[in-house]
Amino acid sequence: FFCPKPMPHLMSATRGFVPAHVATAQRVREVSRDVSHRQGALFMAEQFDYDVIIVGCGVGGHGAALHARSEGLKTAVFSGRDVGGTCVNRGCVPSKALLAAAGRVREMKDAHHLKALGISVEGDITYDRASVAAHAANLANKVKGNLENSLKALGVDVVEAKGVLAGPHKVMGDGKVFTAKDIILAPGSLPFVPPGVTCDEKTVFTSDGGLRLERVPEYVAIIGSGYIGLEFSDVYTALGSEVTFIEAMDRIMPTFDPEIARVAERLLIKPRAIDYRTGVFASKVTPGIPGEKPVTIEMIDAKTKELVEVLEVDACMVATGRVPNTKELGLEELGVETFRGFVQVDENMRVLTKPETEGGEVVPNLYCIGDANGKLMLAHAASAQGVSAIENIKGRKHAVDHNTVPAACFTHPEVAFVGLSEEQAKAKGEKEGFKVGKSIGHFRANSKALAEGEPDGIAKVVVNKDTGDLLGVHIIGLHAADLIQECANAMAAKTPVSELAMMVHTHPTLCEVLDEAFKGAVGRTAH
Ligand SMILES: Cc1cc2nc3c(=O)[nH]c(=O)nc-3n(C[C@H](O)[C@H](O)[C@H](O)COP(=O)(O)OP(=O)(O)OC[C@H]3O[C@@H](n4cnc5c(N)ncnc54)[C@H](O)[C@@H]3O)c2cc1C
Ligand SMILES: NC(=O)c1ccc[n+]([C@@H]2O[C@H](COP(=O)([O-])OP(=O)(O)OC[C@H]3O[C@@H](n4cnc5c(N)ncnc54)[C@H](O)[C@@H]3O)[C@@H](O)[C@H]2O)c1
Repeated sequence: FFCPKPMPHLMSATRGFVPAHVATAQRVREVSRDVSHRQGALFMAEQFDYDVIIVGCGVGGHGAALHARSEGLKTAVFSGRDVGGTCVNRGCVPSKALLAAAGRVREMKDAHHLKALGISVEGDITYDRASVAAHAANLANKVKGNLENSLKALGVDVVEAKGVLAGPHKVMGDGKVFTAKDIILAPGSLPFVPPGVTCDEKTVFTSDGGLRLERVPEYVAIIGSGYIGLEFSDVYTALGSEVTFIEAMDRIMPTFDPEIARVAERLLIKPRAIDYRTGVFASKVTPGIPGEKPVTIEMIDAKTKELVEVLEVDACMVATGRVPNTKELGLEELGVETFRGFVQVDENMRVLTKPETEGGEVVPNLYCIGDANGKLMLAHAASAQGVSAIENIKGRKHAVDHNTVPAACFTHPEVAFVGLSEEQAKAKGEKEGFKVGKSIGHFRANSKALAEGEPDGIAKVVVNKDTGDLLGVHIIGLHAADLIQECANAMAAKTPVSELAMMVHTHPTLCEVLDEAFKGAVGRTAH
């Protein structure tokens, strides 16, 4: 995330400190805007302590704060003493640090792969668990520090307290009431622990406990085969654990495109010390005592609810999704009802009194971004929504197109996608009367992948055959998370596949896997 160097500041009579380059850009934009609207906004802003108050300083709140300052808005953030939130402290950042270390261990232990490249490693490959854990913790602290510095450098006031809504335009914290013309809620989410599961965060833990890597259990059960479960299975098996997945749905990786999930099973599950149960709930999980008493997991059939198996393991990770952290926000003060805890918003991130389908109405000057609104629980979506909320506050109507936001799972190899799965596209095609086509590019036919000795994987492009529009792209293979960006940009820019097939891709790169898929989608063959 962006961490600017301290910059010279300009003083603005009504809005506090504004960085020089930002002030210039702002003047240009303001001249082109409706003057009467601007004068109205200035008049309003002067009545409040701030133009905007943001409650929660995860990546969503931080993204909103940075954009607010670049727009010259006087901004305060309530951080609850947790700058960086889930992503930086308990999510994306430490998990990717563990994945990076574990990935190296896996690679260096793979004598067969190394030999193919002409490399041999003498002796055992070892790692120091505490040092791997420290790498993750140190990285999280460093990124958190970067975020804190960026807020300071841009002149955002950080209130360390938790913020609670105290009425329209009012947030209470530290026993004081702060006022702002607009308020953005960004309180994020917490791990979901299903009923019957007891977490001691030592032998039975969520990702919060797992990321501390206090031990590497010999045998670990992971409940849920979504993003968190998969990424942790990658870490644990690389570090020597055996894993059993317990998945409620009737197939492993149910949230991924089925064809990609099948390839993933071949690449990420079968060759590793992993087995799984599907169609079962973990109905009762009882913590153990390391080295003395195992963790017990009772599983019931997802349909009949009959007990089917009791598993004894050294540790159990609960990776069954996340719930919004919205209980103590004071939403009732503004007459806001949540849906399963999620704050309902319209496409402009404006808070609704209840779901739109039940006649929810916009609450003036109140926005909610990130995991707490449940639109898309990803870090970059949270921060994009923060930017979007500020655009709307500035009077420039904006909506994030969530259909073109990419997602990635950082296993080895990675899985990434954007847009609709093939199944979803077909269902849409049937409903709306268009034909769906697909085309696949292969890593095994790619020079760069072969040079790396990593020829496994595919990129699948799903298109509307009638219009040539890209409906979705799904990739499993080396650096899939980077490769997906080209496709997300193409979808956002509405570039038809006929044009993508004519674009020139660097040789030799992994991008040529996409080139092959784009060309295939219009009936051509790649070189
Ligand atoms: C293990 C794991 C790995 C992940 N990996 C990825 C990944 O690789 N890529 C990706 O895109 N996403 C990933 N995610 C998801 C990502 O972390 C979230 O989507 C993202 O953090 C959401 O950002 P947010 O700002 O909405 O909420 P959060 O990051 O949860 O931040 C909300 C903040 O608000 C604070 N807060 C709550 N209430 C108040 C209050 N009343 N006053 C003040 N502060 C308050 C919270 O303490 C927190 O600091 C991962 C999540 C987990 C758990
Ligand atoms: N790389 C990334 O972008 C990344 C990484 C980690 C987390 N995240 C975000 O964090 C969120 C949470 O991740 P997650 O993996 O916990 O959730 P998820 O929704 O991705 O997967 C949860 C899985 O658990 C299963 N499940 C739920 N209850 C169950 C039960 N009682 N017994 C057995 N199985 C059960 C579900 O069927 C599902 O497959 C995700 O929404 C994701 O957006 C993203």
